[in-house]
Parts: sequence; C-alpha cells; structure tokens
Amino acid sequence: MLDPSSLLTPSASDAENEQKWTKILHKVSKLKGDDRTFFESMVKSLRIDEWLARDNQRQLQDNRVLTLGGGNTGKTTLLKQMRVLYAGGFSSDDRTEYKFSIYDNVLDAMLALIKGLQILAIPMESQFQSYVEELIGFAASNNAAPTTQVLPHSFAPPVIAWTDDKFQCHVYPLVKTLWAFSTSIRTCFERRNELPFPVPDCAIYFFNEIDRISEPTFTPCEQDVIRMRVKTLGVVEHNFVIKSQKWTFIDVAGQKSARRKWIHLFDGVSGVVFFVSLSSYDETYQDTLPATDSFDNLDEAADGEESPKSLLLTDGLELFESLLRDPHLENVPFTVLLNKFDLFSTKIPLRPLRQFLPGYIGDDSDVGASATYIRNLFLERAANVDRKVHVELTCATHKPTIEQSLNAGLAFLQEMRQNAALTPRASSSRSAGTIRRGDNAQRGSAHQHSVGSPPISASSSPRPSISGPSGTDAQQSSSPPRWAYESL
Ligand SMILES: Nc1nc2c(ncn2[C@@H]2O[C@H](COP(=O)(O)OP(=O)(O)OP(=O)(O)O)[C@@H](O)[C@H]2O)c(=O)[nH]1
Ligand SMILES: [Mg+2]
Repeated sequence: MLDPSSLLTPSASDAENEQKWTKILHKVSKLKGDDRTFFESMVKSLRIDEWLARDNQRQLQDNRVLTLGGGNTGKTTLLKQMRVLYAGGFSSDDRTEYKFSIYDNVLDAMLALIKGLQILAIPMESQFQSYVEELIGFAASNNAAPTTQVLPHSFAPPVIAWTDDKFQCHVYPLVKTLWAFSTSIRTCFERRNELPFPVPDCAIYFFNEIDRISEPTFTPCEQDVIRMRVKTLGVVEHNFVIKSQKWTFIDVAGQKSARRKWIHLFDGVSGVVFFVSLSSYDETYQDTLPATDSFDNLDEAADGEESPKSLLLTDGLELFESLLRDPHLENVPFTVLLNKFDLFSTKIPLRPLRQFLPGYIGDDSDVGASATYIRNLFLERAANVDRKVHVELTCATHKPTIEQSLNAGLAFLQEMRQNAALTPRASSSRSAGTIRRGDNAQRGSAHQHSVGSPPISASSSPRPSISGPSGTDAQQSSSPPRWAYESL
C-alpha cells in the first residue's frame, strides 16, 4: 500500500519534483478500484497545493516595490537614502556630478521667488532692483533651452550650461545678498504656498549653505545630495540587499501627466510605498514636467496645468484611493509614508490646518493632532475600499527617521504577503490579478475544493493599522513624535 506521507516529501528543484510526482503517479496507476480513485484525487490535490506553495515562495523572494505618489513628495529622496543605507552611499565622484544640479536648484529657487514678487504684488526694494535684473539677465543669456523663456507667465526654470565660474561670479553674490538682506524676498518665501508654481523645498537649505557651495573646492556632501531636487523622468529601477533579502525598488515621475504610464508597472509588483507630502496641505500648484521631459507626448504635460486647482494633499488622497481601487493592485499591500513632517511642523503654527481642511477641529497649533487628522483621512480612504494599510509619519531627509519608517513599512508589506501566501484563496487571486490571469478560475476552484479551508484575503480586515514612526500608536496621542523637533 502507498504511504500518503511519502507524497509530501519536499524536493529541491522543479526537475526533482517532477520526477517525484512521476514515480508516485506510476505507483498509483498500479492500484485498483477505490484505492486507485482515492490516491488519484489525493495526488491531484497535493500537486495543486504544492504548486501554489512553490509559486508563493517564488513571489515572496521577489520583492518588487513601486514607489508611487505625487510629484515632489520624496520618492527619489527615499531611494537616495536607501543607497546611503544599503549600497555604500555616494562616492566623491558621484557627488561631484550633482554639483551643477545644486547650482540649478539655487538659481531656480531665487528666480521663482523673484517671479513670485510680481504675482503676489510685493514691491522689490529699490536698492535690490539691479540685483534682480542682473540675475534675470544672467539666466536669459545663459539659457540653453530654446523653448523655455526665463520668467514667462508662469515660471519655467532656465537650462544653464554651468561652469563653476558662472555660479561663483554671477549667481553667488546676487543670491547671497537677496536672501540675506531683501525683506521682499523673505516675505515672498513665507507666502510661497500662494504661488501657482513650486519654490523648491531645498531652497532654504541651499541658500543657507551658499558660502560653502560657492567655494572653488566645493564637493557636495551626502546631505546636499539628499536635499537636491531633480524631477524624475521615466522609470528608474534600484536594487538593494536588505538583511540578506533582495529588493527592487521602482521610482517613477509623480506629476499628473506621468501617472497614466504607471499602469505598465503594476504587473508582478509585491508592494507599494505610497508617498504624500504632509506639508502640501496648503499648496495648490500643479507640478508639471519640464518641456524637456523624456515622454513622447508633451501635450500630456499640459494636462496638469489645465486641471482645476485643488489642494495637493487632496490630490494625494484621491490618487491613493484610485490606486487602492485599481484591479491590478487588488492584492498588493500598501505602506503610506506621510513625508516632510519637518516642514509640516514649522508650517502648522503659521498656517493652521483648519484654514485648508475645515473638517479639522483640533487645536490650531497642535502639530501632532494635525498630522493625526491627515493620517486618519488616508486610513478612512483605505477603509472605504476595505483595505488594510500601514501609515508612517516621516521625514525623508533625516536618515534615522526614514530608516525607521522604511523598516516598519517594509515589515508590513512582507507580513501582508506572507499572510496572503499562507492563505490559499488569497494567493490564487493574487496570481490572477498579476501573473497568470488565465489560470486563476480553474486553479482557485480546484484548490478550494481539495483543501476545503475558508477563504481569507489580504483585505479581510476592514480595520486599518495605525502605528507611529517609533512603533507607538500615534493616533492616541496629540503630541508630535519625539523626532519632530530634532534639528533636521
Ligand atoms: N525638508 C524636507 N524636504 C524633503 C523631504 N523629503 C523630500 N524632500 C525634498 O523634496 C524635494 C523633492 O523630493 P523628490 O524625492 O525629488 O520628490 P519625488 O517624489 O521623487 O518627485 P518627482 O520625481 O517629481 O515625482 C527634494 O528637494 C528633497 O530633498 C522631507 O522630509 N523634508
Ligand atoms: Mg523623483
């Protein structure tokens, strides 16, 4: 008589496994009557179980994470931090390559503020008028992009063919003086949320570092590289080994016009890290791709500009829910990183959340309660679609904080996948949504029949998970996390 336990012996490879089943089927074929019927159906059922288990195992080893979210929310900053944490960081040569992007950031930020003066009708002090004209003149005469004017109706940053000399002689003295002494420029900076285009978040960091940046020996440091803003164009894959596991992270452009291309990346994804800029609660501009972007249809870039103005945070909420509802991501776990907590905590006392989100009824100056309110908006969206998600408050420019948030976020993604893998129904429906769509109905039903276990899916818990960046339940507390006031 055949021993049923021998059917469960695990095999090392697919080929060995096939051999095992061939031998077993050969033995079964020699049985007679009820015995043969019994063992044939058992073998069939066990082969399906084993196939699914091996498929799940393969999927678990393949950690493919998409970083999604609006433009300027911090997706690429996370990947830069991961490079520092898990891939040896940036060599001196790598950092030197970024020098001209930092020059770009400094010039773009000051030109955006100068344009902002016009839009907000803030008069420029007469003693600085010549500085402004000189800076605009420099940008116009060095603009290498034939289609971009400097300071047209909106703000299109110029494309400069940099040399160190150009920055040190023509930009540094002007920007340094304007930032240090012009009250109008400072007022415009304070009111930058009212502008129809972004003033880069890194502006204040680089303005404050301008003496160092303009030194002849300047080589960007790690924090300069983290702070530097370069819009992502297209799709960039990054591979990391974290605690002996391989991870592939896929970085995309977050602007509205680029989002329709995301769908091509959904197949085979094992998790999504969704980014939101907390500090965008008072911003409405549309961050569009530059005219030099690599996408084929530039008309798409205009779409973003034409769409009606809404708070960027609301845009993030809508985007989040629409991704959760996307059938291709039906069984893909999500971690949400509510980023830029440092900027948020300095903004809230000046511009309380209630002015922009009237549903907030907490204390105007309570940064923790304000952040918790936004966190709950995301959790409600997840609950609307019966999805369990993990939400972290974070600050991507601060290495220890983002490392902690990332660890918690990835642990959640893995836990959700493992739960799904242990659950027959969930695993077969995951495959249906991604890799082997056509096989699903047959395999799913055969498996349920043979195993008879109750179906549980990754979305079975309607209650979202809530945990703070330090693993505490931040929803219960209105005090900001302890790292919120660290010098970032
Ligand atoms: N102060 C502060 N700045 C941040 C934080 N996270 C990101 N930034 C800055 O925000 C800017 C934009 O960040 P990116 O990572 O390029 O944004 P992105 O989501 O990749 O944007 P796209 O590529 O356009 O989709 C950079 O200058 C970052 O240094 C944060 O937590 N705090
Ligand atoms: Mg990016």
